[in-house]
Order: sequence, then C-alpha cells, then structure tokens
Amino acid sequence: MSIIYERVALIGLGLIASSMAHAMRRAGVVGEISGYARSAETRDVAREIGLCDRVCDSAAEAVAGADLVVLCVPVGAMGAVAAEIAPALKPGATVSDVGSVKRAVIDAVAPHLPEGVHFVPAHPLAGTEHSGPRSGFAELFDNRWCLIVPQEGSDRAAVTRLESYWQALGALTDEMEADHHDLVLAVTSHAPHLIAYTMVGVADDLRRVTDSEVIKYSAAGFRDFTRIAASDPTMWRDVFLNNKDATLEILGRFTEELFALQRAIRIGDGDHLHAYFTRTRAIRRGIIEAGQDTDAPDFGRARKA
Ligand SMILES: NC(=O)C1=CN([C@@H]2O[C@H](COP(=O)(O)OP(=O)(O)OC[C@H]3O[C@@H](n4cnc5c(N)ncnc54)[C@H](O)[C@@H]3O)[C@@H](O)[C@H]2O)C=CC1
Ligand SMILES: O=C(O)C(=O)Cc1ccc(O)cc1
Repeated sequence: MSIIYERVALIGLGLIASSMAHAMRRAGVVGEISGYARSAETRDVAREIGLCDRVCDSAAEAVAGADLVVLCVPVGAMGAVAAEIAPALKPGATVSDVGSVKRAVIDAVAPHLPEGVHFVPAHPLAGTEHSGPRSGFAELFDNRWCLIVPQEGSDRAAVTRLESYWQALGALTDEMEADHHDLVLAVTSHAPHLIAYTMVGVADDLRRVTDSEVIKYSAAGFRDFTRIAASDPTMWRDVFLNNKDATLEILGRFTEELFALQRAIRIGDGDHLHAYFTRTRAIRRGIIEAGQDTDAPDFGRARKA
C-alpha cells in the first residue's frame, strides 16, 4: 500500500496507540511514527519494545512536523494535551483522537487548535480490558468499526484521508454526528460497562457470604462481566464523567425496565417475562440475519465481496 501520512505522532502510548503503531507497521502506510506519553516509565517501555521510530520527551517534540497527530489519552486529559501541543503543530496537519466520548472531547480540544489545522475526531470501536504500551496488537481493529466525526466546515480531503488511514489499519469506517455518537455509545458500551462493574461489585459483596463460590462456579455471562470490569479505572471514570447526560438517560430507562422485570418476578407474571425475553432474542437473531455481527467468521469477507 502507498503512504497515507508521511509522519504520524501518537500522544499517549497505551492499548489503542500501541495497537495503532503495530497496525501502521503491518499496513506500511506511514513513513515515520513518533510518540509521547506523560510517564517516563511508559516512554522507557515504548523505547525498549521499539513501539515507535522516535519516542520523545515532550508532546511538542513528538508533534513537530507530523502530518497526523492522534490523541490517545483518557478523555478527561484531551483538552490539556491539545493546549500543550497547539503551538508546535504543523500548518495543514490533521489532529484526531480515539476517545470513547465525542462531544466533550470536541468541546475541550477544538478551542486550542490553531487556524489551518484540520480537526477530525474519531473513535475505533475496538478494545480489550488491558492497558499500557505492551498490550497492543496489530489485529485489534480488523473488521471493527471506526466512527469518524467530521466537524462543521471540516475539510473533506482531510476527512477522507483519515478514513483511508483507518481502513488501512483494518477498520470499517462510518461518519456520525457527535451527540448521536454519544447516545449510541451510551447504549452499546458505556451503560453495559457500568452494569458489569455493578454486577461484579455485587458478587464481590456476596462472596464474603458464600466463600468464593461465586467466582469458582461462574458461568460464561459472569466471566464476561469480570473481564469488562477489569478495564482501566481512569479511562472509565473519564468516560462516565464526560458522557454524563446520555449515560444517565440510558440508565434511567434501564432501571425502569429492571423494576418492571423485578415486579413481574415478584408477582409471578410469567407472560411478561416470556414476552420480554422473546423480544430480546429476536434482536440478537436480527443482528445475525442482517449480517451485522462483526464477530462472525466471514463478516469482513461478506462485506468486502
Ligand atoms: N481501551 C479501550 O478498550 C478503548 C479505549 N478508547 C479510548 O482510547 C483512549 C486511550 O485508551 P487506552 O489506550 O485504552 O488507554 P491506556 O490506559 O492503555 O493508555 C493511556 C495512555 O495515555 C497516557 N496519558 C494519560 N494521561 C496523559 C496526559 N495527560 N498526557 C499524556 N499522556 C497521558 C498514559 O500514560 C497512557 O500511556 C481513551 O480516550 C479511551 O476512551 C477507545 C476505544 C477502545
Ligand atoms: O473490551 C470490550 O468489551 C470493549 O467494549 C472495548 C471497548 C471499550 C471502549 C470503547 O470506547 C470501545 C471499545
């Protein structure tokens, strides 16, 4: 494949940045990768494993001369990082991010960016419960969506170039408006994470009573909850504090439905339970029949065909 960006700078060298570095190398679409992380320990690890061509000791040094700068820090840190790099950005460069929340990140980052720099926010819908520079792998984005959030007046060439870049990293791309993104993600990712955190907390309290049986005999559903609840606490604290309205809206609806199911169980309303579970089962089957299950073995091939 030919070069899409001559020089790319990654700010924050955790799971997402390290996966991007591996995927960029695999695709061969970038000339040089520079990187910066706030902690000296993370920078040392990045140097030791050869994650980037250059690991710099300041964010300004990492972004100088870069054609694409990707902010890969927790969403609560995006604004401060944008302020730090702004004076060093090359005119005509694209600044993007990978934050799990879009409206708050746009509001925090955009005011710092100088005229002549293109801001194209993005969010790869791919991750794991692991974090740090050693946790990345080149295949993370394969067949996963990366949502691109163009801004009013965004330069179309800058947007399509970023889309080609994510496609070269293995992702499928789509464009979405920021507030809509935050509501969709509150339903599909943020509220489910909070539910997993809560369920694991409840089980942990219970464990004191049942003496480890909860963990020992966990069935698959609960194991998935424990995996999700092992995700990075800083990252998820920032997600909830920065997607407050949408998350509270979804949690409000969730508790209403939970109470209705709770009542059906208490009063023995089997019809209510059966009808509810029939509806939710149809949703899963619909996803599979529509060919929208990105985990299906032939998903990528079917789409590209
Ligand atoms: N982990 C996941 O599954 C996914 C995460 N995201 C988003 O990607 C971003 C990065 O997440 P991960 O790579 O998972 O996190 P991570 O915890 O693995 O890495 C974060 C990196 O940012 C650095 N950092 C933190 N504050 C900083 C600051 N003020 N200045 C400079 N560096 C700083 C940390 O030292 C670390 O190197 C977050 O905004 C998150 O919402 C998006 C998709 C999936
Ligand atoms: O590990 C999982 O199950 C995830 O849900 C990964 C993930 C976490 C945060 C995102 O913004 C996008 C994807």
